[in-house]
Amino acid sequence: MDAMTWLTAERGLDAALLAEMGVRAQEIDGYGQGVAFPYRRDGETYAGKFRTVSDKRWRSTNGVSRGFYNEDCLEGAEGPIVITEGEIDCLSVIQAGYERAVSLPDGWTEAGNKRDVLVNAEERLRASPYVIVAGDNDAAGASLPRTVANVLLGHDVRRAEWPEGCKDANDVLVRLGERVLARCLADAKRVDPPGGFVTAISDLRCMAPRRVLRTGKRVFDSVLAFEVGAMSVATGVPGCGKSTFTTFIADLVSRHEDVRVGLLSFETHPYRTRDHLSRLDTGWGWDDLAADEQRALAVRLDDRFRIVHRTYEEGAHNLGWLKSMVYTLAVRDGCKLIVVDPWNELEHLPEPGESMTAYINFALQQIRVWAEQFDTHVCVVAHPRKMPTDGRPRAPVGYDISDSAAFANKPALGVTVHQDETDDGRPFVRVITWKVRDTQLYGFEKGQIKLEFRRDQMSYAALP
Ligand SMILES: Nc1ncnc2c1ncn2[C@@H]1O[C@H](COP(=O)(O)OP(=O)(O)OP(=O)(O)O)[C@@H](O)[C@H]1O
Repeated sequence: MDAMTWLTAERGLDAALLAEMGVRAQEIDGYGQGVAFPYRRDGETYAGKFRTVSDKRWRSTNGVSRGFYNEDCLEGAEGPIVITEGEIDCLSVIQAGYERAVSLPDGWTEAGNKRDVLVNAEERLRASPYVIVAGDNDAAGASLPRTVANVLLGHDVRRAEWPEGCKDANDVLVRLGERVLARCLADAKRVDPPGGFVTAISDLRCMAPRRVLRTGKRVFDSVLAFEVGAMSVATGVPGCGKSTFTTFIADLVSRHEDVRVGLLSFETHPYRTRDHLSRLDTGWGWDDLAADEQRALAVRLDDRFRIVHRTYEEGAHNLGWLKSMVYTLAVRDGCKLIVVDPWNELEHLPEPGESMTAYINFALQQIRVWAEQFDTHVCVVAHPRKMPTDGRPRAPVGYDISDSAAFANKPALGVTVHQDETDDGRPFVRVITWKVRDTQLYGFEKGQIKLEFRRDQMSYAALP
């Protein structure tokens, strides 16, 4: 079928609109007949996307990083902005009367790592009265409204819902027509209505499915699982290897789940963290690598890690600061796992008259809310009170963490790292999971594993 006929007859798009947007038929090298969607900036075409008619294959101009499709509509106009996941949906929305419609240049994925375009356009998006997210009716699309609302924190962000059986804006246009599509956009509901809202079950909002991050290694996955939107607590006596173990696990999770990790490691020199990640990646310490190997490794690690550096102002590293760091890591840099190590290094400032226990209850509850709101997991490493040693030091659990039982009550997952030895004096590491909030979802109960610490690589292997 002729490409333009396909767009008008099968996709229901108006020929005059297509002409105005410069959409045209084009022979695509080696792919046959297709359509070209020009990407314009200040009226000039600077890139293009091409789609074949027969087999739905997309190609794009090489070597140009594209902003939103139709980004010029963000300038100098009024009215709500609609964000879609594709050019054809964007054109459908324009046809339904919402002229300020844009499309993400490369769609959206569940991993949510294509947020740069949103971040770059933040100011222009905020200049609108409200933003409507008109994504796809699938698992990936379900996470887009939350991401947009987070990037535009405090702004009115709404989510369009499609009628039963329709998968995206163009589907609504084709099956039900412009008026129904316009109604869906007009009926879009606010993602974060002030104060909250009530639903029953059948009108539950479409949300991203609950995601649990795992290491991909059976032994660790039998006691560890990091739920996005939740908080975990790790503890252990001083020097037991809490930081070493959490960094090792964060590295595994990052690889297995293809997610980025944010580290607020206050007691660990960033070079030590880099050296540890080097050992885990290459088997060699950072200083053992040649300069070109170091550069290549750094590029690989950039994809998977962010490190927070504290500056030296007094009184600045309190809970409000932690929130801004969690926000930046999660929303700007897309970190799905954030490790705060250790809790005690933050500046904890209870209100006058507030006990430390009450303050910690409040603080942990806040961290849980941020994890949910910013769509990430926060792992808090906390020191226990001084442990009694009856012979060998006992492994602390949640209730042994200083100052509050909230460390035991509030996390979705609670673990202890403990150095122990066998009866004949051989050292091993015991990892004890003392809190599992959702045994069905995580797939295990409270329990423990025994590990061998491999000093050269700073890694761990299972022991029987
Ligand atoms: N199981 C182990 N056996 C021997 N050495 C270990 C083990 N685990 C970690 N180490 C080493 O012990 C040192 C302290 O480890 P790490 O900083 O991870 O402990 P920590 O519990 O986080 O310490 P702190 O309580 O001071 O925060 C590091 O040099 C690390 O390489």
